[in-house]
Amino acid sequence: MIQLEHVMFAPANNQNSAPILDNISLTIKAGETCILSGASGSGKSTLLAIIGGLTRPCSGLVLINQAAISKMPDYHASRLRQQTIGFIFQQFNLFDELTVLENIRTALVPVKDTTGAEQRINRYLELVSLSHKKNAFGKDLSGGEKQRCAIVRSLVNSPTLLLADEPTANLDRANSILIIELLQWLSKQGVTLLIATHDPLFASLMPDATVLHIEQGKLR
Ligand SMILES: Nc1ncnc2c1ncn2[C@@H]1O[C@H](COP(=O)(O)OP(=O)(O)OP(=O)(O)O)[C@@H](O)[C@H]1O
Repeated sequence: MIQLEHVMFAPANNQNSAPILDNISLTIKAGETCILSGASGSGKSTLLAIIGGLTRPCSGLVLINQAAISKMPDYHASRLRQQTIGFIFQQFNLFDELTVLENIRTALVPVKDTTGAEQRINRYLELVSLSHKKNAFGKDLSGGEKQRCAIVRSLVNSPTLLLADEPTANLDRANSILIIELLQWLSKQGVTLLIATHDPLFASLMPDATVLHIEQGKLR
């Protein structure tokens, strides 16, 4: 499902500093769950952005289902993303002036066939205990509520690959467990999961996950 070959990334304005991602090669099989661990600043978010085609590597290749997302024109990369990939961003990327439902529905805007989307939204809102906040504005949500809203938005298009950046960073233990259980359920449905996290709960509750460790831009 995911294949990286010799991926390098350094910021465009400072090619002489140490690379942010240094010669990363990896394979993640369809249906596999991977936990990406590493200290703050080690390159986890950058790696997720490169796998999702949001950032282009300086060199190397990224394949999603054998399609070279790292080499595609933006239009094709965003089509592949819509059809295949769900993102949970560390900063949520919600709109303050939209309600929870409206924020979630933004993921449907570029999609032609939205059959079943409303049922999925309601189901996921219930699973993350957020149904009661459907009509609350983004700006009025707590950090944890924003996180859960962003998680539902990432799932409405039924992605087969979910890239999650610190999905429990703003949650208390009970809500973290709820999210991990949701991810476990997605995994059982065959969704491939790549989860960047510092949260030790993942390793203890997902003992079958593959753990990848990144240190200063290198996989160890
Ligand atoms: N476009 C960029 N230009 C310059 N530096 C960047 C760029 N993107 C990332 N960095 C730097 O690369 C390093 C890795 O950042 P990244 O956000 O990938 O780390 P992380 O492991 O996700 O950290 P955290 O756990 O704190 O979110 C950091 O030092 C960051 O400042």
